[in-house]
Amino acid sequence: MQREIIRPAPTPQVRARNGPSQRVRTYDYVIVGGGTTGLVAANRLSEDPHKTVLVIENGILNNGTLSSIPGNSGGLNFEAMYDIYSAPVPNLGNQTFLVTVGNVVGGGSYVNGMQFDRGANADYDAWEELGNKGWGWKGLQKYFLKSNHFDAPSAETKKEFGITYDAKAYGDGPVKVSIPDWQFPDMKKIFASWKNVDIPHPQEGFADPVGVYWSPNSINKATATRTTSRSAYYDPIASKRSNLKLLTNSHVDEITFSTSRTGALTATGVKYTSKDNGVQTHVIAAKEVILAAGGVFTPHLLMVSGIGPKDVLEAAGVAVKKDSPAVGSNFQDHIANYMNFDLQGLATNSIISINTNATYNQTVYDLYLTSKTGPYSVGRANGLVFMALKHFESNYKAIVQKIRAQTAANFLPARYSSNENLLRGYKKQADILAKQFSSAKAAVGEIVIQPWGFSGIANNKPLSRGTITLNTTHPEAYPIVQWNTFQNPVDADIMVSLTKYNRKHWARPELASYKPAETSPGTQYQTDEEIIHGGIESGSLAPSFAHPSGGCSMMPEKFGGCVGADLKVYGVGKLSVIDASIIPLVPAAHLQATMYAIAEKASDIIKARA
Ligand SMILES: Cc1cc2nc3c(=O)[nH]c(=O)nc-3n(C[C@H](O)[C@H](O)[C@H](O)COP(=O)(O)OP(=O)(O)OC[C@H]3O[C@@H](n4cnc5c(N)ncnc54)[C@H](O)[C@@H]3O)c2cc1C
Repeated sequence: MQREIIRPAPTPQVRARNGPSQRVRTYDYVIVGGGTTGLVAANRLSEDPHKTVLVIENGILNNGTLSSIPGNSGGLNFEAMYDIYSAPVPNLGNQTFLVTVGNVVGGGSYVNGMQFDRGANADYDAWEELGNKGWGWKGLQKYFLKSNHFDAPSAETKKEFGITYDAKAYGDGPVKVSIPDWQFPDMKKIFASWKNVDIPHPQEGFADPVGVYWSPNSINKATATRTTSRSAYYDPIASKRSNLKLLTNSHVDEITFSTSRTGALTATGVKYTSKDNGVQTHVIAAKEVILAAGGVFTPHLLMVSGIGPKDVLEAAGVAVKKDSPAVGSNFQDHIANYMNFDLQGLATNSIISINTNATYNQTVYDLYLTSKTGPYSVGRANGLVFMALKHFESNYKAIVQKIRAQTAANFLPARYSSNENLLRGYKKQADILAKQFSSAKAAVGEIVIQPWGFSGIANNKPLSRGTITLNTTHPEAYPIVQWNTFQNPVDADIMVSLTKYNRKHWARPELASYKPAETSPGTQYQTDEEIIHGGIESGSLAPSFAHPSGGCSMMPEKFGGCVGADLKVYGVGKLSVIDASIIPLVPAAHLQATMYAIAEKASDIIKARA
């Protein structure tokens, strides 16, 4: 009989187990998810050639121009995203919404809108205040600097558009960001309409993020293409490090555990299924399993693996390995109102021309291909407004009082009433938010400045909290994402204030020549109730700004936390989380710059314990 030959192990740690036909591979680190944070950790942990790293990513290596060409970033790249929809949102007319998550190597960084900004120092200091030592602005700043690098626009563009910046606010890292040399002509007037508005005008938003400022996109100036976690952290090292392996088109089905005689739970590895051949494989993590599956799928993976709220797991028939009410709780996102104004007299070089004039569209596309300039070389916005509550709501004290007078549990998912840790943690968050709402040090509302009448605004500091739970009949299927938008009425109050403020802004004399006419939600909606109702009717209101976070929050257990400041899942050995689920209180910022910094810091923490 011919004996099966076992091929030489690719690394010293790959070894045969359970007989020659069922080899179980062992890596030092198994990273679940090759998205934004996963690829940062993959790079940093494989810097040591003696450590082996496996990344398992559900999506593929996609090389399409829909992502790489900046001008395409205005729409959604569906082929690189999950097709997951939320549960009906009660206060948004029971509508369901697309849950926007990247399903591709690079994750969110590959499909996002390329805004590159950060929260105020106070936003990160709040994380420290919530019990996470070292996660305040002071502890994070060096990781922002480690991850990014800024390229300025040309002197000519700077002068023509009145662009200000301070390159020193950025670092010398692999994530190349820039304000492109080419700008839509209307950006000049629309940005300038903020000149006389009584809010801060920092020279550089990455240094002082409250106010109105020019802001870069994740575009590599040298190539005029999108920067992703893949282009920044993976492609440059992929062929050079034999100790790093990326598996694509492979879904991690569950985390595997060992249980000691005393009942202590330790992650041993994961089981994943290749979508190429449907075969399930078990890999072992000698040092750690690191979850980087993002703000929606990390809580899901924990739950299908037996770690989550007991009632949720039992309802879905999943054996409970650890009752952890924190998993899928404290779920947050920014709430959006995608307002729109019809404008007259836009420049010939406008987004409207691209959308409506095929000949023009082809001409500027060819221009990009031949000389990397023109409308396709830029994203959709290089101007941001992040305002403190007092900047857009003169009666802000009444809102603060309303928060302070609330019985928190009345405006939260039912699980908070039966879990004093969750409630304690939430009250601490609400207290921090009330303080932020009283000061000018942290933003509450956002307006994205775009060179046309599409005017997205966001309530960046929601008090409502959502949940991620399991599909009870098919727990392995997509999780049930419930944002619970506006469960806390303060969130709707803030959205109404911001909507009115934005309307007033578009009525400013500086913009009069455009004759702005609101089409979404529409001027027929005037009272507070009508504004919310109109947002639902017109479809302008959305529960998400594509920033799902918090479902496995970093906080002490007594605050309903899921991981500690060391990023280890409570009560489980060798299991860490490094993605957007750990954010305990969502900052007023688009999240990618923060995620890069978190992942850099996480990598140092994980390296240090090795
Ligand atoms: C449409 C969109 C627009 C956005 N716009 C902006 C913007 O303009 N600016 C900004 O700063 N931020 C933006 N964001 C947010 C930002 O991109 C995300 O916050 C960030 O990418 C989150 O990083 P992450 O590592 O937590 O998760 P992700 O980057 O989502 O990575 C998670 C990865 O895990 C994989 N995965 C999940 N489950 C499994 C599994 N079971 N097995 C294997 N792999 C799995 C996923 O496929 C994914 O690649 C946007 C996001 C989206 C989706």
